[in-house]
Amino acid sequence: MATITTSTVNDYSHLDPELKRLTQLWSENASIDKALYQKYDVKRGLRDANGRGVLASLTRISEVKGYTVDDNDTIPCEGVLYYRGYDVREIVKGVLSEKRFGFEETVYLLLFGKLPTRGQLDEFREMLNEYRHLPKNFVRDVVMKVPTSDMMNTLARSILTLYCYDDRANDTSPENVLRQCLQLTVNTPQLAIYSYLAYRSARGDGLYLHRPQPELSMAENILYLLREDKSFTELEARALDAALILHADHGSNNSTFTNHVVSSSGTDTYSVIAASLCALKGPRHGGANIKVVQMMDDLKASVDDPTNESQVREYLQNVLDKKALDGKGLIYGMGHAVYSLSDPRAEVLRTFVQSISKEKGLTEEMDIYQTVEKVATEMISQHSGRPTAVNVDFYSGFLYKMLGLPYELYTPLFAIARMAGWSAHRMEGLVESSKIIRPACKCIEKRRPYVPMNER
Ligand SMILES: CC(=O)SCCNC(=O)CCNC(=O)[C@H](O)C(C)(C)COP(=O)(O)OP(=O)(O)OC[C@H]1O[C@@H](n2cnc3c(N)ncnc32)[C@H](O)[C@@H]1OP(=O)(O)O
Ligand SMILES: O=C([O-])CC(=O)C(=O)O
Repeated sequence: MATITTSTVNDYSHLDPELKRLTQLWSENASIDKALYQKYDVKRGLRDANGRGVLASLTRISEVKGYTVDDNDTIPCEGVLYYRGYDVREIVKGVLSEKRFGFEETVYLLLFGKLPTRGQLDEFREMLNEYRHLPKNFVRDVVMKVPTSDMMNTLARSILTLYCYDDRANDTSPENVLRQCLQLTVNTPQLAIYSYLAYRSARGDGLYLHRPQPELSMAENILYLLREDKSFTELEARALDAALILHADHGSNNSTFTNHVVSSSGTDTYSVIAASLCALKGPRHGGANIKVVQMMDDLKASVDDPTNESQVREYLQNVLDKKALDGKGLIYGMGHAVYSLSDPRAEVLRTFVQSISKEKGLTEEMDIYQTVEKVATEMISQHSGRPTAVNVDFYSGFLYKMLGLPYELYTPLFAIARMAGWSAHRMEGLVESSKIIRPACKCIEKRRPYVPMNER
């Protein structure tokens, strides 16, 4: 099987000096005086001066609450997330107490705005099962080709290619878009997991591909497809189901806003979803879940005692000073554009990892996470002058690690869940994005007369 190795990638190193020179030229003409942002009242990152998001749309799908506003002052509060008006913690609690799997119900709720009755849910699951099919030879011809360690890119490629197999790919009528969204939602687990198994096999591990089972929930099918012996425990499947519910939607987050921007141009569903995937993989968004686990491994490798608070503080200071980890100055899994005192999803995930870590004998690892949480919260809050808390990505990777899931699939798991939200927003955008999204930008370059070549 083809893998990317340096010998198959063209060598352009002879162009490096020229590339360096052009990069230097670019940097001489790239800077913008920071003071101008204030002068022109630019909403950087589409935020106002308080850091609050600019109001750019209305939605009925989900609400993210991280502060209240009093006389234009931002007052931090405990975070709450509502799907169609229902507190997500209540949804997780409800399905757990009724010993059901809740992700499919969440997809239904986000898309159609109502909690399904048992009959409606059964019919919906049957419909999803019918749609759970990839085109003939798609796995062989697309998914398994050129396997790489980045499943998000492979997933985006697969989804873009599915366009070619759809006779009504460009039809943006609600009924057709709904069909496309349901097909993509139910097939994303296979696309992601088969890509991972192809990558593993290219590294020398044996290849196996199981078929999803109609009687299993989305969470159970993910574990079934991934494990060579197809086995999983009830606790593992329920924890994964809860994680899928918690990741299903989140207001006007970066990848969902991308969804709206791309949708508003009138393009097809495959292009919209691929664009959202590309946004989600970024380390400041969904890609942070891999980064957290890498940060924890780096911490353990860098200090003598990772449970010792002062050693953890020293390491995290090095991260903030860009001297450790990836040199970006970010402590991953910390902070949020909306939440202040807490991210409700991280609260639920913390409870899960606490009990699973006890069961798996990993309480010391849990202690390290909690020490990092405590110290990083203090450090970032002090720096920003605002309360900061762990976000959804802080504990999700630890949960997946305890479930034995490979880190290459952490962000794809986020994407599998977020397909629900992207689908609901894609549908909502069909009516709401009748106006093409096109913010303004002020050009600060001076106007100049064109100079003929022989006069430069
Ligand atoms: C699913 C999700 O997308 S959840 C987010 C996942 N991403 C991460 O975990 C990556 C780490 N976190 C971050 O990069 C940020 O906190 C974000 C992108 C999530 C939010 O960014 P913002 O809304 O700009 O945060 P905010 O305005 O509160 O930041 C204020 C200051 O604190 C800093 N800060 C915020 N979070 C962090 C962090 N995790 N590490 C270091 N510094 C941070 C900011 O850089 C900023 O500093 P500055 O004023 O010197 O520029
Ligand atoms: O809302 C955000 O900015 C990011 C986030 O937590 C998510 O997409 O789940």
